[in-house]
Order: sequence, then structure tokens, then C-alpha cells
Amino acid sequence: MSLTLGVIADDYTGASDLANTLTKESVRTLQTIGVPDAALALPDADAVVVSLKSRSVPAEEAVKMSLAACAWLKARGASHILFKVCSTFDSTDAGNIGPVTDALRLATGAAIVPVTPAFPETGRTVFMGHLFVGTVPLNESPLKDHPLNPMTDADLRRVLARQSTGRVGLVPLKDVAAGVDAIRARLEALALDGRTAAIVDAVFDADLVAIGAAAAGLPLSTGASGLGLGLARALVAGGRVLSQAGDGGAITQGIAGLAAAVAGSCSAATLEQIAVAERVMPVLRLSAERLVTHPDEEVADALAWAKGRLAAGPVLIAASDNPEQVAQVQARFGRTAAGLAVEHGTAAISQGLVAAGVRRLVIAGGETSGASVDRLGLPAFLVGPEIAPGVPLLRTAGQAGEPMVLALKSGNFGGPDFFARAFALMGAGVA
Ligand SMILES: Nc1ncnc2c1ncn2[C@@H]1O[C@H](COP(=O)(O)OP(=O)(O)O)[C@@H](O)[C@H]1O
Ligand SMILES: O=C(O)[C@@H](O)C(=O)COP(=O)(O)O
Repeated sequence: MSLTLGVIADDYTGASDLANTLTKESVRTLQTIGVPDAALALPDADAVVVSLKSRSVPAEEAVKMSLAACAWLKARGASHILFKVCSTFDSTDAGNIGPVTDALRLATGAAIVPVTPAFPETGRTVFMGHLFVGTVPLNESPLKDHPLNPMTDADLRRVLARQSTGRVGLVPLKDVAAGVDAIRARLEALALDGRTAAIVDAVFDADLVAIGAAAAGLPLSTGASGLGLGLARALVAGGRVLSQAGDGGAITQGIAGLAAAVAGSCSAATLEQIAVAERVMPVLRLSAERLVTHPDEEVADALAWAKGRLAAGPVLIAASDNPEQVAQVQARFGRTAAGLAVEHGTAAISQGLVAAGVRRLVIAGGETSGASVDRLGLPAFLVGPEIAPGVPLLRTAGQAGEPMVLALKSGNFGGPDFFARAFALMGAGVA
């Protein structure tokens, strides 16, 4: 397999979001879980998105995992590496976007790295280096209350500089609007001035197309799905990838089995989606406290609840809670310990659901998805049609046993009826 584009994604929902964007742009794309085993037979692809669970681990670990993924992708011919981060730049001052970008820059020999999390389709735009979520700056959006990476500063130059060893510059919208040559010229000038990364403004998809054209000529970029769109357009236009329309129908072919959803995202979008799901399907609310103090009992009770209902249609099991409740649990047990306990619990529930015959599984939340997919030991995914912007259907690939169809929903993505829509596309409608 000879690749053109190699993507290193810092979480699994982000990886499927990016894989979705590339697939929509007709780039043959495969999503792997971690660096694939040498023995794993992979179909041909022009882009591989390696999914890591590296967003919230210590920076040294994130760097090590990302360098291994970079080496694997480069050994297979990838001429450009995109480090896929969250469109809301989820990270703390201790990392990991800065340290990983710095390490990949050295590994790829890049002089400067364009960085933009803009994803206009989902309302993420960057102006004068400041990230907006819809109509408000990042620090006024619900991301200020994220359980693991609360985002309290919208100035991405500052955010990235606090995490980086290098100096951070800006490619302002004025240059982006002037087109690819102006972007290249600004990046070169910033590199000459000793900047190692530059936040690039982008408000519309057209901005990202110009940024993608400039970035495709460099070894490395850091960004979200908007940058993926720009890179894909540049690679297709330059004849560097074999453009191929997807075969959406094949994704769900031959998959019957039961259907269920597991949620661990506490985003405002997911909380609303769970409330809406309660009107059309059975929903069980887990106790985060009990997942910390009596995990086996809470998991067993949840599985018993589900097994009594699955035959009648999809069910949803959610640990998700509002910021006040999450803060209480974190105050009692610590942020990391509470997060990990809930992830372990929801992963055990996913595993129990699959053991009970679930073959159509929706998981809400990036860390939550990572923990569940790891527990299920799934090595790779083929990418199917989109349920909502940034959320595709995925079909398992490369694993022994029966295939499954999954959706890994980024916490912030999807409309209020997301769960019902996902099950309908999976062929497991709700009442
Ligand atoms: N009720 C809860 N109390 C405390 N932490 C929780 C609760 N529910 C979920 N979590 C944790 O919050 C984090 C949510 O992150 P994630 O799954 O990445 O969602 P998102 O996609 O919204 O970022 C996970 O670590 C999860 O285990
Ligand atoms: O870019 C995005 O917003 C998403 O692809 C993403 O990274 C999702 O992360 P979570 O919200 O933690 O699922």
C-alpha cells in the first residue's frame, strides 16, 4: 500500500470525523485503531487515519505514540502528515497539541507548521488567531466546562505557545483571502523570523481550500476536519490521489444483530440528544459515583437492564451528566480518576452489549469511544455515509468474527435527534 496522506488523530471520534471528510471528498480512506499490526491485511487506500487515544494522556506518552504512527505512515509513502486535533482545540497547558506538533515537526523536517482547527460546517472558525464556536469565543462556549480539557482561552497563539517549545505566529485572514501564494509567502516569512508554528485564520470552506493547497506542499500540518477538506481538494486536484466515489450501501450490508448506544460525553449537545432519545427509546442513566465505588455492580445492573429490552429495539445507556454533577463527582474522586472510572465502566458495558448480540453500536464521546473500541479489540474501520456533519457510519475491518457497524460521535456533534437518526441509518429504526 502506498499512501499519499497520513493522518495521526488524537482521539477516535476525531479520527472518524476526519476520515468522513476525506471520504466525502472521494479520497480512498481507511481508519485504523493505533498503528496496525504487521499481520493486518489492509485494503488499498490513499489516506490512512491512525486513531490514537492521546488527547488526554501525559505529553511524553502522546509524543511517543504519535512518532510511532508518523514512522509507520511515512514508511508507507505518506508525503504529508496531518496531526488531527479537536476543532475546539481540546488540550491543557501541559499539552498535547504543542508537544506533539513540535515532535512531528522534527520528525518530518518541517520548518514551520500551519495550525488551524477551523471547521466551518460545524461552526468552528478562526479569526485573528481566536477560535469561535458558533457565535461565541471558545472560552464562552460550553467547552469551558469540558470534564477533561476545559478551554478558557480563545487566543490560540497563546494556547499553543504555552504548550510549545517554539514561537507561534499568525497567518491572518487577509493573507488567506489573498490565496495560496500569499499564505505560502506569509508562512515562509514567519519561518525566517524563527516561528515554528502559525495559527492560520479560516472562516469559510474556501479559506480552507487555499490553506490546504499551501499545506499540501509542506511535510506537516495540524488541524481538524476543515483542514482535511482543504488537503483532500488539493490532493485530488493535483492528481496525487485516486478519486473514488464511496459505496455507502456496502457498509451496513449483512449486519443484522441488536442495536444499542453508550454515552460518556457530557457536552451540551450530547445532553440534549439523550433527553430527546428518552422520548423514543429506553434510556438508562448510570451513576458515575457508583461506577467509581462499585463498578462491577453498576456494570452488571446496566447489562441486566439492557438484556431485558434489546430484543424490542435500540437502547441507550448514559453516564453523561450536567457540569454541576460532574464537578461534584470530580471534587470527590479527582478529575482523572472519575473520568477513567467512567470510561472503564462504559467500555465494560459496550463489551457486555456485544457479548449479548449487539452488532450496531453508537458511542458518544471521544475518550468514551476510545475506551470502548480498545476493549472490543477492533483494529480498523471502513468509512460509510454520514449521519451528521463529522459523524460517519463505520464498518469493522480486519478483525476475526462477525462484522459490526458503529458510529463514534464526537461529544459536540449531531442534531437533537442524533441517536434515532444513527439507528435508522444502521437499519435499526426506533418507534
Ligand atoms: N457523570 C460523569 N461524571 C464525571 N465524569 C464523567 C461523567 N460522565 C462521563 N464522564 C467522563 O467525561 C469524559 C468525557 O469525555 P469524552 O468521552 O471525550 O466526551 P467529549 O466527546 O464530549 O469530549 C470521559 O472521560 C468520561 O468518562
Ligand atoms: O474536530 C472535532 O471537533 C472532532 O473531530 C473531535 O476531535 C471530537 O472530539 P470529542 O468531542 O472529544 O469527541
